[in-house]
Amino acid sequence: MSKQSPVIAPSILAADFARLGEDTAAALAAGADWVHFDVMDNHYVPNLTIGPMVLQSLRKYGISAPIDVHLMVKPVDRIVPDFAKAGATLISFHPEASEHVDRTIGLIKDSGCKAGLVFNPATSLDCLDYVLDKLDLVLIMSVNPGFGGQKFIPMALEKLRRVRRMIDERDLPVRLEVDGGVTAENIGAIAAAGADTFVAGSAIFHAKDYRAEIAAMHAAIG
Ligand SMILES: O=C(CO)[C@H](O)[C@H](O)COP(=O)(O)O
Repeated sequence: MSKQSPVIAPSILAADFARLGEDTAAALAAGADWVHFDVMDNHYVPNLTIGPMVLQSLRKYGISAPIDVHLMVKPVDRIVPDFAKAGATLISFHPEASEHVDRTIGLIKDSGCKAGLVFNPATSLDCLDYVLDKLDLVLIMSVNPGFGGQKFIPMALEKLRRVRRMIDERDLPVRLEVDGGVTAENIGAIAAAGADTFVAGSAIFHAKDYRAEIAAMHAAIG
């Protein structure tokens, strides 16, 4: 399956948490497609963020767009049902944070969500060979996870190309997402490397004009 239509997913890690509903709605009204929801546990990564209660509050506030949950937590399995109940659309996790990757994918799908697998800059893609056909999304981290506002690591481009080839060779309807340091300036090269789903936190939420920033990203993707 060739590349799917581009999706821009603002990471609410960079939003104003004191007015999260309003800020999230503003990004969606400005042309964003999904909401990227970063969950950090101060164990798998050295930072602490938000959980299922906050996701549920966004749904109650009226956010109906897909919510793309990125679990940077260990262990993974026991928190999956809580995010599904709270209204997650897609749940992604890191293979090294799960005892049994295939079982966790099954758990996410049985809970009614789509499943994604996330690879850090220095994590091998080996396990992808065995589970790619069960996934809805592969997320390539272009920064080390834990903090927003970091610089894009260029070696992520080669990883994106490799995963794009795997998806295309198997003709699978799997999205290829990238996360970390994505801007209107580098998104064209990232799209050319094969990504179709783009997480951007600081570039969108720190921009004066969300709509202009998202439009510039779409223009650069082409
Ligand atoms: O998962 C993340 C960090 O672990 C963030 O989603 C990512 O860094 C996006 O933020 P920015 O666009 O500011 O780099």
